[in-house]
Amino acid sequence: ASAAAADDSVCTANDTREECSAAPLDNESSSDDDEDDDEFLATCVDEHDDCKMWSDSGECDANPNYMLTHCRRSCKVCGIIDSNDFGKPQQIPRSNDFEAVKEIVRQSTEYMKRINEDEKYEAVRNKCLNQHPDCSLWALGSGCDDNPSYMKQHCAPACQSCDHILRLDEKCRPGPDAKNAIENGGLDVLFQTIIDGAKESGYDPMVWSRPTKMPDDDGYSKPCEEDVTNPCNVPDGPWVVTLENFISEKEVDTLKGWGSKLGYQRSQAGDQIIDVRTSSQAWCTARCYDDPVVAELRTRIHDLTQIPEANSEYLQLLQYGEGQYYKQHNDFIEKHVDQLHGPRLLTFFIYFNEVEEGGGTRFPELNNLTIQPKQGRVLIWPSVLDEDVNAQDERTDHEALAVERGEKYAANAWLHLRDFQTGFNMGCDS
Ligand SMILES: O=C(O)CCC(=O)C(=O)O
Ligand SMILES: [Fe+2]
Repeated sequence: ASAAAADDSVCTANDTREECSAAPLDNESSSDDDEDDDEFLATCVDEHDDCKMWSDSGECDANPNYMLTHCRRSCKVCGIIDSNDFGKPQQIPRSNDFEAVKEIVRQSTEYMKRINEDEKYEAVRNKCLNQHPDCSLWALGSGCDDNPSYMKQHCAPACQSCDHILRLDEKCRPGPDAKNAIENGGLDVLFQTIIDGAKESGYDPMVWSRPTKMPDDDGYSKPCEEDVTNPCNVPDGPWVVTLENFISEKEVDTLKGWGSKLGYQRSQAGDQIIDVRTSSQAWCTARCYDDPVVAELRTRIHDLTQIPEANSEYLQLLQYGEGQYYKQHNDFIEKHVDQLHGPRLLTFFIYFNEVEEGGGTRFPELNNLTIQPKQGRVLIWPSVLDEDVNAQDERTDHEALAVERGEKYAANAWLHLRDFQTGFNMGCDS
């Protein structure tokens, strides 16, 4: 260990993740610890020249699987890393807890061996994982019972709680009495209800695309000659409807205020930050959700659609700066079909402002129909088919075109086939 003392690419045996940076070695460590020290020192290095730069840009937290293994010094994880096949590599810090954490990892390994041999756990194998590098450390003492809702779900090997995940998985599937907002064949009626209600409330509905089997003699169809850039007839298209003046300036200000208070974060597509989506977002949960202004908006969406309020996801507040976009995608997520809340039936998309240039929502499969942002405008389209409300309607793929000049603020309300909130509150994935 003394040869490494002059090398500032290692940390001392007693460094915590925060402290470990070129600290001097502890020369007084007892000979009992020598073996562990060697193991420790050998692991506490950067294996790549860019480790420091990545660490400075937050990659230790964003990408722990790679970083905590290959950039341990920069991530200041100065302990032994235990890699295994039940989730993220586990950090064993060089602190008084060293032996105790090691013991938890050892017990988890034995436990997971039994779990992996038992068919009963087949459905939850991809969930019964340590989802954080500190699971084993946190599980010390009564950690799993102190914070059971997180620990038993996200640190199941360390807490030996795969049974908990199994029960949760069962509760997170719809039972025989699960109530659907609509049944197969009900989508056309739903849109008719929305359009009629919107007319009555003065939201000036406009139908940009509709199934040919539905009569277009109601006066809401976009006349062909009015806007040559958009199609007047998408042959047998899905429903695409806009409303005007659905939310007021005051509501826009309140929601934008919540967005900045909560902090817009770089959006993800699926669960990854990738270049298909470069905008930022904030979820309107908790105090934002309970804000009376937001509550009134929720009620208004419910009154118009007749879909229960609980079927809605929390509002997702969006912010696009110049050059930001969201490439072609569909809002339908296949794994939702088997979940308590079922698939997203429709997207209720609310624009907060007009954009100086660019920023439209385009439907490539519908002759490039493009709706421009405007304050208070709402764009509604289904993610599923009328004949099968559990199947994706691929025609409603869409993209948010890059904002060319100005900024774009908007919000997604995704309305599901069944109750969204019960599962969300139970900790079911969504
Ligand atoms: O910003 C838009 O126009 C559409 C955004 C979108 O498709 C989404 O957030 O899923
Ligand atoms: Fe979308």
